[in-house]
Amino acid sequence: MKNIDIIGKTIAIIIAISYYFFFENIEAFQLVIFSGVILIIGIPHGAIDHLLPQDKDATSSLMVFLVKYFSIMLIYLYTWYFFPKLSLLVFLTISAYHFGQTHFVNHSVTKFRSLCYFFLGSNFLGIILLSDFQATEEILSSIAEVSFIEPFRYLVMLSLFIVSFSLTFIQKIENKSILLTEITLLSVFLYFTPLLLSFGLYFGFWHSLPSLLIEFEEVSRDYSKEKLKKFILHLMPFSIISILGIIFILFLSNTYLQKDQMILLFFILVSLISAPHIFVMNKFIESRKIQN
Ligand SMILES: CC1=C(/C=C/C(C)=C/C=C/C(C)=C/C=O)C(C)(C)CCC1
Repeated sequence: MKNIDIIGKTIAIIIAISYYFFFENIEAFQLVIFSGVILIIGIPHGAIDHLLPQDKDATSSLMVFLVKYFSIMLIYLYTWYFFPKLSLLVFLTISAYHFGQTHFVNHSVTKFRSLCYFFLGSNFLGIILLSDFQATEEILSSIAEVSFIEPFRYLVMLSLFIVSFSLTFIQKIENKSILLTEITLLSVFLYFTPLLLSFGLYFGFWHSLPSLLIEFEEVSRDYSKEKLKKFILHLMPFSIISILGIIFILFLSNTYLQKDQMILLFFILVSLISAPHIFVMNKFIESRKIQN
């Protein structure tokens, strides 16, 4: 399983290098990789939440699970409509926590756990969004004016890096130096990669693929071809529903919205499915650590 993780990260690095050598300034390349990774790995990693164990008193009924899941999505949709800036802030905050948590799925963080997850995720998300600031600004322009951040962006990136590095450094975890090296190299890698490509590669290969691997371990226990096939079949229904739903909404909006607004709408749709997923994964990842 560890091999798949390493193969995924190697593929991400090869894609980024080939971007610099062959496809720089070809926007279609970024868009193809971004959409491909999100459709093939990103969406499916959240499509098996209903099979992951929840806290002790959670009921096992799929119906109750779906009602809770959809209620969170509806409430969040409502807040996006009436309070877009607040919703964006909430999305960035919970995403940062969720992204950071994935880096510690196999480590027990004992000191300032939530802060450690939040700052590590903020470090990566911050670099992705702030290093290609113009692209971020254009996508966000219909809901928020963010140009005031521009003069501070290097200070913000550097501070987030120092805080997240220090919070990881003070933990008593195995292979800490490997993790710290990965944090440093990944930060540099994301800094030099343009927005959609860096988000797609980070989200696909440092977040979704590692999450899929622990989900597979949970659902299937050990590896066999049959189990992998069954796992992929389990991922299919909610992946297909989400992908078709997103494509349908984007298709309908295509005539009214410009490219950057379409990308923003895409992220808003992703945020709707991510909000309940982040809660489910938080319970799953933390309960998994207690058991191990
Ligand atoms: C990249 C990007 C954004 C942030 C996206 C985020 C934060 C995605 C999080 C996804 C999650 C948490 C998925 C679940 O697993 C903005 C600011 C919306 C617009 C500019 C480009």
